[in-house]
Amino acid sequence: MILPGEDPVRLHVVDEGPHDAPALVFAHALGADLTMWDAVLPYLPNDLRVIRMDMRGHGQSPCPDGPYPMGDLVKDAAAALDRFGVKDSALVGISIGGIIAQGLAAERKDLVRALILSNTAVKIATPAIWEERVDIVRKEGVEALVGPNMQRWFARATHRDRPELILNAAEIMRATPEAGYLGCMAAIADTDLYESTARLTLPTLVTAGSEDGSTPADLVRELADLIPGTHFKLIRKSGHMGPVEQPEAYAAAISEFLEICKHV
Ligand SMILES: O=C(O)CC1=CCC(=O)O1
Repeated sequence: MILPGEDPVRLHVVDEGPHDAPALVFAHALGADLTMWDAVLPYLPNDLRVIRMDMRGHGQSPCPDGPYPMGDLVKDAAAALDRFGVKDSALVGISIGGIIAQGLAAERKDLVRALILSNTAVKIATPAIWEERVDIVRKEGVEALVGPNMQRWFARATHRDRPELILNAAEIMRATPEAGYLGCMAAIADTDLYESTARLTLPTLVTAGSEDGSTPADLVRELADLIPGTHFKLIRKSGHMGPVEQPEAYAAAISEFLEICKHV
C-alpha cells in the first residue's frame, strides 16, 4: 500500500503548461532521461499540463545505492505526483517507465485515469538476461551495453538516416550512473505484473515499435490483450524508442487516444 505523501526519493520533475489543465505525465526508459520526450511535446495539444519525471538513478534525480525494488520506483513516482498536486492523470510510460505506470495504476487509482503504455510488457526479458547484463556492467561499466542497446533501440531507417538521434541516446545512456542503471535492472529482473495488470480496467493505449529489439511488437500486443478494451497502435519505422524516432506519429496516437478518453 502506498500512502499519499511518502517521498522516498525526491525525483527531478519538469512541470509545464497550465496547472489547471488535464495532466499528461511521462515516465522514461532505462538508461534514458526525461529529455527523451522532447521531440514529442511540440506535436501534443497545448491545453495540457505536461509533467516529466527522471527516474531514480537517472537524469537529474538522486541516485541511491541499489538494488531497487520495483515497488520503490512506483512509490517515487506516486510521491512526485502527490508533491505536484496531480490527480487523475493520463500516464505515459515507456519500457521500465511502462512497468512503473502499470504499478502506479494498480496501486494509486486516484493518480491515474488513463494509461499509455509504450514498448513495454508485464515482464521484460528474463532474470537470466538481466543477470548477464548486471555482470557486464559490474565488470565493464554501462559503456559496455551502449552498442548492443543502440542496436535494439533503433530501427534500420534511424540508423541509416538519423545517426544524430542514436549518438544523443548513447550519450545519455553513458551519463547514467552505474548504481542507477544496475539498481533499475535489478528491479526489472524481479518484476512480473501479470496478475495486477490483468485486473486493470482503466482506458489504455498500448504502442509498439515495428522493429523493437527489446520488447518486440508481439510481446507488447500481449500486454494490450490483457487489459480489456485497450487500443493498440504499431508505430512504423521505429524500434524501442518510438517517441524519439517517430515523435509526430507517437504524439498523434496519444492525442487521438486522449480525445477518445474525453468521451469515456
Ligand atoms: O535494455 C533494453 O534493451 C531496453 C529496456 C528494457 C527496460 C527498459 O526500460 O529499456
